[in-house]
Amino acid sequence: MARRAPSGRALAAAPAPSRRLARRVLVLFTLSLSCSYLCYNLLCCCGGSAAPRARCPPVRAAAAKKLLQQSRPCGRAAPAEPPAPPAGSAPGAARPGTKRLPRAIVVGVKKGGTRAVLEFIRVHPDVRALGTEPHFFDRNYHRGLEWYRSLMPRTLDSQITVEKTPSYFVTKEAPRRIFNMSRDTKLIVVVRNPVTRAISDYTQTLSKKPDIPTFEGLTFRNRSLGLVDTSWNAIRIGMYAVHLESWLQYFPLSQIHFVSGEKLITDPAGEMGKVQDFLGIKRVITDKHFYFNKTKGFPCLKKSESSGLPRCLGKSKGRTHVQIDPEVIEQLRDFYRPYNIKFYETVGQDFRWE
Ligand SMILES: Nc1ncnc2c1ncn2[C@@H]1O[C@H](COP(=O)(O)OS(=O)(=O)O)[C@@H](OP(=O)(O)O)[C@H]1O
Repeated sequence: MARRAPSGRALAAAPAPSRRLARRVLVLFTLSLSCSYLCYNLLCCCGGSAAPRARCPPVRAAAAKKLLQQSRPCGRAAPAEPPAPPAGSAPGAARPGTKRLPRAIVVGVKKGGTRAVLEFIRVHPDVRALGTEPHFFDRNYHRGLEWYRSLMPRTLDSQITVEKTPSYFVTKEAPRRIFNMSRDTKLIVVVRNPVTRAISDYTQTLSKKPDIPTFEGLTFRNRSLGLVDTSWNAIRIGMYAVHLESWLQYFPLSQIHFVSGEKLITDPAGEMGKVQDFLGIKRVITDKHFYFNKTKGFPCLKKSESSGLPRCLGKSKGRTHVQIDPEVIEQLRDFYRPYNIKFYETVGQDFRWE
């Protein structure tokens, strides 16, 4: 008797062998379709969905090899965080480690040499650093700790997460907020002669806004009286002793490490040795990691963390400063002297800025 298909149509009363043959043909057809689709995806580097995509531009052999190594779909930007698992991670685990809140933060100071410290310390295998400045404890606090944690690189149990945001040092609420996250957070402050720092800061602003008043014009409330405008950020940031007071209300001095911005340039390995001691990690970063780049005029890394290639910091680090009247510089030295002395006394270190 003829069976009824769910649709209600009567199945043809075909003999059993021809039904089997029809099924085989159907299976073979489906298989060949799948194979063709697979081959198409392999041959065109634009993998992914079956939706039509733009064809890849022709690439030369070397470039093609690199593309294959990266195995990244064409036309897409590189992911912000390289997905390659670090050595020693479980095979097949695409993203090993856990996103953790930082155990150490480079909290300042702006134009002190904070980028250099971050780029140098992240070469250490026990350190993983967030490359961008999250500004969590000043501008983004309302986003919450989970947001902050989500920005962090993944770390293994043995690794320390580090971030840097130089504006924290002069943010009134930052010490309390960091303390509330973890009272054990290690703090790193890169300090530099406040007069040079102010000029560096001004040079940076001028590069973005060429129409701002002169350095002299912004520095003084009354130049002939030598009245310095402490409300101008470029001046205020360099009053280190004042800002440090806020941090010492929450953290003992032993939990704050001060890097000399000057020595960081003349002896990067020496300064980084002290940073590694402070973080409680082996002194892995040594003289061997640096070379002096004559064109840049600064020490550079022989092998960067990201590419393993020699790397100097970018153009915004090590700019030629604007020329400032020597008399103004002298007035500023006088202005900062008492703050500097207080700062040396508090931290127990003479930075020799006079
Ligand atoms: N190795 C190396 N290469 C280049 N630059 C170096 C280096 N070490 C320290 N510096 C000094 O770092 C100064 C910039 O400081 P920051 O990185 O803290 O600046 S920022 O606040 O993040 O904008 C920058 O200041 P300027 O020279 O005024 O541009 C440098 O003097």
